[in-house]
Amino acid sequence: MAMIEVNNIVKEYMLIRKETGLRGSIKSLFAPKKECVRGVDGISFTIDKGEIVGYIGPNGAGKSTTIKMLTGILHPTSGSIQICGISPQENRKAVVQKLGVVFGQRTQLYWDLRLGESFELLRRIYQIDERTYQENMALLNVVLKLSDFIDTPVRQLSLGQRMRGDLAAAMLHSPSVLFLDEPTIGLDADAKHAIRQFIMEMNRTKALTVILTTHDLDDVEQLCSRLIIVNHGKIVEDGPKDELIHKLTPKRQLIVELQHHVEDLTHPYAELIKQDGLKIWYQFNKKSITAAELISDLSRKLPIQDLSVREPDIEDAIREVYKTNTPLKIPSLV
Ligand SMILES: Nc1ncnc2c1ncn2[C@@H]1O[C@H](COP(=O)(O)OP(=O)(O)OP(=O)(O)O)[C@@H](O)[C@H]1O
Repeated sequence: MAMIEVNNIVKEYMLIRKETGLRGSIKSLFAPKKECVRGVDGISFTIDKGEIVGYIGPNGAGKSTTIKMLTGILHPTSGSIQICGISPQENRKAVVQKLGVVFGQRTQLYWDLRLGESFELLRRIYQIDERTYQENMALLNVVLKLSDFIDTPVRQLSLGQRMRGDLAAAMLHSPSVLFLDEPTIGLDADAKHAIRQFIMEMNRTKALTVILTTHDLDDVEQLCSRLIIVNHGKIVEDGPKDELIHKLTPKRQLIVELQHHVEDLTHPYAELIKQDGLKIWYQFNKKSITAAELISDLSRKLPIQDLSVREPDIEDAIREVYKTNTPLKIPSLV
């Protein structure tokens, strides 16, 4: 069942380009030169119930603009969006009931209230009935261990505690879809682990649909089964994470440590990419030769002391995407 349907959305921002110098400033004042920038440039996707999708891309790719349109904060210049069959542009109030949103850099809690009082206030804002509220609080308390700091004023919470509070706040009204924008930014390893465990638990027990934007590739690795990669306002890849890694980075590395120096280190199917003393890095395409064949060939000609094979990871795949996707648009002057 499709929870989110996005059809060819575009968001154009109008910028005023200031000219340099006093003359330029005066000219800009009377005849401003406007520039149209496409933050999002024709994006379409469908996300089913229970999916955890990583929406990733470099700075300025259009991630926040997309999320703001999905949550109804921004209106697309063109295109359409449906969340649980409702358009955030036509009926924001109804959509907000279906959504939980967490921004790692901002909080929706109230600085001057205790954490528990913040939740009470949100209960009233979202008009959550007493039974649902109590049930959700009980579950969230167990998973996020809120009772340790439920009576602490929000401004005195550590970042990790505040993030746990924010996640609980986003889940109080039982949303079907959760948007997470950099949910683990600035957190230590334990706090990151707790947040990721929580997301997985909510996804498993409530079939929660999650869209995650993050620059933390460990978040992506541990949480997401599907990736949508954007660059310059367009989708450049969309598919299962493992398939994408496989497709984008068919190359593996073989790292070999020799017992002593040897002149000829070449192999017809392996590229020597780095050497540090007796340690050598080969790169090879798994379609051309298997690791077993390469190891067997090299051990016949080289005095190998130790070796390891390094599989490409998500970071390699994403680096590959960013490398091959040069800017696509030239801003138009209006
Ligand atoms: N309010 C705005 N006015 C003008 N241009 C904007 C505005 N917000 C975003 N943009 C432009 O739209 C493009 C997409 O920005 P967006 O913030 O969506 O990227 P992002 O992928 O979220 O980046 P980051 O990872 O840095 O948060 C950028 O070129 C940005 O400069």
